[in-house]
Amino acid sequence: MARTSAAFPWKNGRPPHLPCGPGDIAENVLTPGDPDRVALLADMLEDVQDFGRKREFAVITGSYEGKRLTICSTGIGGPSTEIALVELAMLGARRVIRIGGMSALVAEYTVGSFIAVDRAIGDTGTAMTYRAAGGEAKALPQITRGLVAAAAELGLTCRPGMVASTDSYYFGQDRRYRPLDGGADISANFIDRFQAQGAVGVEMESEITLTVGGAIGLETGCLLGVHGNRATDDWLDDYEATQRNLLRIAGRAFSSTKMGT
Ligand SMILES: O=P(O)(O)O[C@H]1O[C@H](CO)[C@@H](O)[C@H]1O
Ligand SMILES: O=c1cc[nH]c(=O)[nH]1
Repeated sequence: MARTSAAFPWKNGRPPHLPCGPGDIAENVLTPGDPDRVALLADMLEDVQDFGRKREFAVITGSYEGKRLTICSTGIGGPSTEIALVELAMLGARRVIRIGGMSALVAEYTVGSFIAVDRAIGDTGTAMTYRAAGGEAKALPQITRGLVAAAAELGLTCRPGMVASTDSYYFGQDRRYRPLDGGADISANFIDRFQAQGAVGVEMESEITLTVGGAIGLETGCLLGVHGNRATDDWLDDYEATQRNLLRIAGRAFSSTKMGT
């Protein structure tokens, strides 16, 4: 039996993490964080092939407005997002748009609206690792413009903007740790600092998607739905409609001739 290489543990063209093989992945890919959103969005595609799920990675390929499209979840944060992007690229992905949720840092960016990320900050560990390979946390401008234009065509509010990505949902986003015994409240004013740097939102995968994607030659962008607003403390309890609109906007942008083949 052929020996598996530790340096490259793929077998018969199949990667160690994504539940897919040669020919399964479209050139255009959407990457939500949550694997359940892959199932949620499946009924919006035609001719769907469901490749199942391994760990946090659920993958389907189908077509949307006549174009072949893969949806692959990344899980939360940097390390699993890097694995998804590298394995997707090696299976044939060329263009990846992260679709997901964020909390806005500006009162006017109300829950249910959308941001097309043009740049991300945050110094997440995975992004810092990939800076050594030349990655930069910038979206391809045609993708950001395509997303804004597609949203306008659909009558939805989508603004371009810079977001901050964090490696931590609680401390790193100034969410209070509330110990049962009423002990110390820890906070480091990360949100104030992100606002001062000009970020309009906070989430956990955009900096990684743009930096890793750039370093390995993918065309990348990120489209985020405003699930919460830290300036007004609003929170969207039911974000199914927002998630479906993320696919409508990004799918329409992929169909646009201005955004590549
Ligand atoms: O809506 P998704 O894509 O899951 O993304 C956001 O939600 C998760 C935190 O609840 C993080 O992954 C964050 O980036
Ligand atoms: O507040 C939020 C909302 C979505 N995703 C995050 O990481 N933080």
